[in-house]
Amino acid sequence: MNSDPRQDLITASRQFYQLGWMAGTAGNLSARVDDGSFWITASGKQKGKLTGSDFVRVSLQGEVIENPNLGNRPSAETSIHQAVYSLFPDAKACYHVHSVEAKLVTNFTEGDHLNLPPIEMLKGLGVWEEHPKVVMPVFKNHLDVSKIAKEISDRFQQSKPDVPALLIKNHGVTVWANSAFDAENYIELTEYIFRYIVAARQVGVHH
Ligand SMILES: CSCCC(=O)C(=O)COP(=O)(O)O
Ligand SMILES: [Zn+2]
Repeated sequence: MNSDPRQDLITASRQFYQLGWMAGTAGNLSARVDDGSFWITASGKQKGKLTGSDFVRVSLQGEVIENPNLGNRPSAETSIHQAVYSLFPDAKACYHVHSVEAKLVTNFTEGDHLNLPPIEMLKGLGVWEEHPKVVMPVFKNHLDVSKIAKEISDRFQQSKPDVPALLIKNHGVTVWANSAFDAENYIELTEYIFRYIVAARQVGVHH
């Protein structure tokens, strides 16, 4: 595991910002270090220009344990990262972005999940089936983010998701992975799938 993953987070954030998936201050990225704590983007930072002091290191319980800039507060959505790391102890990175498509597809849901199309890209998310019937969980967007985190914990304690990703209604996508490298990959794959879903609707393709 990387003992200081901030450079990976800076590089990914710049890339996602350039792609329009972390416009302005939107989104937050985190990655764990050896003692189980994690570096997370400080709240309200412009995601195209992060530096090493735009992060806060917090414990799994959410206490700030290292802060390079006293003006920093941890991301307002830190409780979601805490929930993910508690639910999936092998997860080493958790990335959350706000693309237009990630918001749009949450309006195409059935109940509390989005049906994913049976396309090849699912293999990149670990689904190796001939005719996959896979869903991505969708959660309500509460102003009180700790309520979103609690609903994630409650649902995933009951049953684990098909893919390492979740959506928040009209908000964005969150992925988790065993490395920062894989988390970046998962964001790219989920974004591709969301673009595909939107495009398929436009041309009348139904799976
Ligand atoms: C302008 S985005 C609104 C807040 C949000 O959803 C987000 O992802 C960024 O919040 P943070 O506190 O991590 O900057
Ligand atoms: Zn967000």
